[in-house]
Amino acid sequence: MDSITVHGNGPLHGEIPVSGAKNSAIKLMAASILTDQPLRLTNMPRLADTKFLGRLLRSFGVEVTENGHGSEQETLFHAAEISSTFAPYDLVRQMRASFNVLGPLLARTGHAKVSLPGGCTIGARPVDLHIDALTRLGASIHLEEGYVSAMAPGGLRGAEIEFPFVSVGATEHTLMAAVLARGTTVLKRAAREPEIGDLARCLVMMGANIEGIDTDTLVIEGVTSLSGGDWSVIPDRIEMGSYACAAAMAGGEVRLTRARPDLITALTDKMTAAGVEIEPTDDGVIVRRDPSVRLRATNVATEVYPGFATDLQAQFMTLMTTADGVSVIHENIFENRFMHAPELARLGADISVHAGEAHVTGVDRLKGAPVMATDLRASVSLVIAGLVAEGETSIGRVYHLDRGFERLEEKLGACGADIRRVKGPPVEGPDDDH
Ligand SMILES: CC(=O)N[C@H]1[C@@H](OP(=O)(O)OP(=O)(O)OC[C@H]2O[C@@H](n3ccc(=O)[nH]c3=O)[C@H](O)[C@@H]2O)O[C@H](CO)[C@@H](O)[C@@H]1O
Ligand SMILES: C=C(OP(=O)(O)O)C(=O)O
Repeated sequence: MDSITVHGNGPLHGEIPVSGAKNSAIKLMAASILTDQPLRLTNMPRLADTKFLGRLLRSFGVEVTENGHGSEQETLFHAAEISSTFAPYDLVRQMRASFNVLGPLLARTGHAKVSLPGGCTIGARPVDLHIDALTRLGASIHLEEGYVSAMAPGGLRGAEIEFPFVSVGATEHTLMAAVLARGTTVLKRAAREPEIGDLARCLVMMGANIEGIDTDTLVIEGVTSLSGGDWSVIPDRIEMGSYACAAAMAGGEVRLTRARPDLITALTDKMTAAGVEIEPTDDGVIVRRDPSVRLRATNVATEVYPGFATDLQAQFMTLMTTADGVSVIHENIFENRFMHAPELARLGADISVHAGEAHVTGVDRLKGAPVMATDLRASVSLVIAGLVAEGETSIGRVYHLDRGFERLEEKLGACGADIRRVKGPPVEGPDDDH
């Protein structure tokens, strides 16, 4: 199991290219099941999550071919025939999004058996909304021994579905099933995250009929088949926001390229309020901060898009650990997403957590220590803290980090960070303690 070692060594200077979005890529990959034609995804991140989902797709008979390096990375998915519709526990437990193959398998073949999902243990994370929505589309669903068995021998049929609250996963999942359903589906209180817009636009490119993209009401007119095509994955707003926080924490000047800052104004507005300079450029932003001036404590509350993303909460909390004053951070999406707080405390941060609210009292400095990555975004928040902590910070269980950040050491190292990976025995991916 690898670990990452960081020595706090002052400001960052340089350029970081932002990769394609994990949370878009993994849903687009699942969409490749919907067609017997090849779907080529460009700007594909190479991550543990895309690797594991690729393995799952291969087990259904999908051909998966990776090509190119760096900004040229692409993957071709060809589901000419689906030879299996069974997604075993061992492949699904590794990452939550693999559950989202259920809808596409069902829409394409009329049946599927998929294990209940795993994913980061940041809350209970049930899938009742997914199951209710697929049932409304005409699927007959049974839960047995940790598996969801779904049948729709005569095909799915359109329905009007109003989600009781906003769910990114349930919106994407139902959308993928509805594009091949008979008739019209209306999804109300749909999530509007940019990765859902990316998925919907790709489906339209493949021949789907979807209106209301980027709004909270999606109207889908089912079609009998979809074609393939080429699609470029949108830039990863969470990766961009994480490096913006890294630059703001260490100080200096970092240019983030191939990015979409318009997708994370909720973060950049808060960073500006805290005293970070954010300058838009043609293809991203420059993040600038004078390290001799302390940031101002700033409050945030996580919300559905376009609010402050839960996936950036840990990184912003790290930024506040050395700010001047007390910041209050509300986590409104997940009930257990402050696991980074005790780890940051090991570096000297002063954080108290009460239910969904954390109070961060800024300290003068952090000091390096061994810490443990507890989930994907928590792990990058510890790397960010390590950039300024005196001495050595060693972060264990970085397989969490590898799920969502490609070449992190290389990208931060190119800006002057003293960061290196210490190789350990290989792990197959996020494990049972995930
Ligand atoms: C709204 C939101 O910000 N969603 C985040 C969520 O997406 P993800 O798709 O994982 O989660 P959802 O958006 O579905 O979950 C939102 C909330 O609804 C609950 N829920 C969800 C589905 C369901 O069937 N029943 C149910 O009760 C969840 O437990 C959670 O409290 O985690 C991802 C990974 O961190 C983030 O990228 C998404 O931004
Ligand atoms: C927690 C995440 O992923 P997952 O939903 O797969 O656990 C994430 O992307 O931050």
